[in-house]
Amino acid sequence: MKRARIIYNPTSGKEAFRRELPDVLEIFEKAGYETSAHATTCEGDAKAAARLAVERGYELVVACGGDGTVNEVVSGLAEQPNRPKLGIIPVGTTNDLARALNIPRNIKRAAEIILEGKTRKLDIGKVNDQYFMNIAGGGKLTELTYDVPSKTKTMLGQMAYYLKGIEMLPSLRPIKVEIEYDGKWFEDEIMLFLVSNTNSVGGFEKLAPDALLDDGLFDLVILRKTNIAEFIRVVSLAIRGAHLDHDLIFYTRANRIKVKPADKMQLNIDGEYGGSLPGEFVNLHQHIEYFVTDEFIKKQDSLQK
Ligand SMILES: Nc1ncnc2c1ncn2[C@@H]1O[C@H](COP(=O)(O)OP(=O)(O)OP(=O)(O)O)[C@@H](O)[C@H]1O
Repeated sequence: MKRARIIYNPTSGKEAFRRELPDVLEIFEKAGYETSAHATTCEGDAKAAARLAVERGYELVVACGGDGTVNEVVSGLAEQPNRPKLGIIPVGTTNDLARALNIPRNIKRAAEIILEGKTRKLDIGKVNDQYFMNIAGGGKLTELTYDVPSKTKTMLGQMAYYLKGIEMLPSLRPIKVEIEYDGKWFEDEIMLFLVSNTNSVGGFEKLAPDALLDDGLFDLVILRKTNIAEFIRVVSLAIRGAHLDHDLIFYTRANRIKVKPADKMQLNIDGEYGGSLPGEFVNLHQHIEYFVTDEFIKKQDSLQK
């Protein structure tokens, strides 16, 4: 008999998952999976639970939570040689990966998508022994994502970032960096850099508009030193995805990116604080097999053409 392990964060989002757990268990049982669930108790628990699920030979692991929980589950699977397929039921405040995979927030629908069985092997990123699915970066403004409280994010969505961003503008300062990407060099004073795997980042869906999730490459977007007025102009272009040709933007694709700042620069990983740079970002090609929607498959196929 096939076995499924549901790893859920009972505190994610509006704490809705716990109520729906019996229905989700029933959906998986009916589909022929002997199904059990683990409620995470603290930070790091989802990672340990995922690792244990691999050791115990589950065929299917389902992560239920926001990006924080999915990140932990992916991190738990990533080091294992025989990785089970991963389903996602998005019940968090930010669900950037689910959004990138076109998985809806409806819990039962998300469970059905897993049972429809369409999967894709997708890239993940690794930097300084930490994994990310969506994006990593450095520079003052990337701190935005963890400075905006979850509640504000839920209520105001993208607007929350703008408001916080405006508040942070006066503290923006350029930092000199050396970046080595696939054997090539970049050296300049920059405001921020982003290493992107998906195109869905904290509500900005067009930062790296053509990012493919299975090509083994990151999209590297760098904003060079600038003043506040010009900065605001580039950000407003970025909202429309029209920033990549701008003179202040350096944009390329790479599999391996080493970043060495001349001054203190924080590392941001999937919207969370991830320690300090320097760091080496490595794209692990098609490392995790996710259940995805038809919509996602169509989107990826059309980008590939
Ligand atoms: N029982 C628990 N109590 C408190 N925190 C927990 C518990 N279980 C897991 N966590 C932590 O909660 C963090 C946030 O979880 P998750 O991303 O799923 O929720 P969220 O509502 O989407 O929050 P956000 O999007 O703001 O990060 C996880 O990174 C995990 O470390």
